[in-house]
Amino acid sequence: MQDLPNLFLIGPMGAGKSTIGRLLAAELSRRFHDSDHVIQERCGADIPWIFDVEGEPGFRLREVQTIDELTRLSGVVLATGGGAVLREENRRALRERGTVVYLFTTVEQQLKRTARDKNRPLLQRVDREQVLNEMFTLRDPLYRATADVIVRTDRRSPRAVVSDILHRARCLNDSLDRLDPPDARPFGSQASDSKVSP
Ligand SMILES: Nc1ncnc2c1ncn2[C@@H]1O[C@H](COP(=O)(O)OP(=O)(O)O)[C@@H](O)[C@H]1O
Ligand SMILES: O=C(O)C1=C[C@@H](OP(=O)(O)O)[C@@H](O)[C@H](O)C1
Ligand SMILES: [Mg+2]
Repeated sequence: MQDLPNLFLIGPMGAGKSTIGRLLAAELSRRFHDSDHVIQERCGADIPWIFDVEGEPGFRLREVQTIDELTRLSGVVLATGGGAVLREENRRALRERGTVVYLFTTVEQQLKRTARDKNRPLLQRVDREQVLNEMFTLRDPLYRATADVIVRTDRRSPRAVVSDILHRARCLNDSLDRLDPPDARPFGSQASDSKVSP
């Protein structure tokens, strides 16, 4: 069977990975997966429960297994969780098996978009702004090292972000337009050292 290109979304909490991933998949007539949703379905429990009972290490182990499995599919749009890039095996799987889009946003926007959220255990604290700033310092270099393209999502509607991703991704590899041609190169088949900076 012909491999179809994959599109993987990375970035911090509230960047819009889950929202934009679903829209993007519909636009491309691709299947959509969200690693957090798959983890919850498999476990039969929500993310706060997993963090409570198994701690963050337990969640990260489930995340590695899930991302390994989902990145082996073809022709999918995958939204990852914000901490997926913390593990080298996730970064490698994402880089090697698809085109990776870093959805960038500011801490200010993250605070607004996650303000009333109860499903992100790492943000259930009073010093959320400090936590998000520390995460940015640690994770932004990892997102950049993993991504093929970086797309801003602050001050733009999800629809505008989807258009931008499609435009930028097509500049990297035009196989996105041809869903099942006999000679299609996997969308993310460029070497990892060809990842571009913003
Ligand atoms: N471009 C955007 N502009 C405004 N709000 C957005 C945008 N993208 C996502 N949101 C909102 O932000 C919240 C978090 O989005 P979500 O897709 O869950 O982010 P992530 O999966 O990256 O953590 C949701 O309420 C969503 O509707
Ligand atoms: O940044 C993180 O470490 C996390 C992000 C969450 O996903 P979203 O980025 O979709 O909110 C979820 O995986 C979990 O709460 C941990
Ligand atoms: Mg999400």
